[in-house]
Amino acid sequence: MSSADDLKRKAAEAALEYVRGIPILGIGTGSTVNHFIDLLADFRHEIEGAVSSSEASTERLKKLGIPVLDLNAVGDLEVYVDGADEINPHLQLIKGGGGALTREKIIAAASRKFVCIADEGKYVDVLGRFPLPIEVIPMARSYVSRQMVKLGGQPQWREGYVTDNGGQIIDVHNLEILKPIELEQNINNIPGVVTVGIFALRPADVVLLGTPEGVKTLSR
Ligand SMILES: O=C(CO)[C@H](O)[C@H](O)COP(=O)(O)O
Repeated sequence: MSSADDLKRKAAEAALEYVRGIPILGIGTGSTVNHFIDLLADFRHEIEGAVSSSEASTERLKKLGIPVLDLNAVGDLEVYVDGADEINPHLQLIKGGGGALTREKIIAAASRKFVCIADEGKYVDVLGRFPLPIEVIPMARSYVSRQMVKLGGQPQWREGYVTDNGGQIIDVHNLEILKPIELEQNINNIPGVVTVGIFALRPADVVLLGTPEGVKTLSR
């Protein structure tokens, strides 16, 4: 039987064909992306650099000798490779389990193709089983939490965790996200919210799902 980590690695391997020959890559965050970064090491001579979504990925890229570039200096990207916490049949996602959702959303928006890599356990019919992460400005944490209760969720402060942007994270449990685009817009409009971890306005373009039978490709 394959472990979730084996399936993550399979998905990461399958993503390599989407990035070969592309000099500047967008790189996400998480254990699946860590496999992808490690696999990139063999092709580092082909890569001019990467725009990274977190300090953790930046460190890993640099260790392998892949230069990390500032998004401001490179313009739009050809391709962004990142993981997800949940994926629905429209390739809309929940992200932010690793806390890097804000930079991830920026890079996804600035990329022509978003290739999402994940193990099959992330695939769901309806988003919301995974607690929805929201990055907030620290002084707004309680206010935003109260708004989440009004929306039917149960917010939980990720206590002690500080994002790379100096923000805090609220994880909202028990939301059944039937209208992801609407909910993404509504939550993003609450004062104090930096980013909500729903990626529906800009979903993935391709999902590579690691399964014991091989990698399944889903595309829009
Ligand atoms: O959104 C993320 C980080 O903010 C990750 O992509 C997500 O949490 C999936 O992580 P993993 O690959 O470790 O399962």
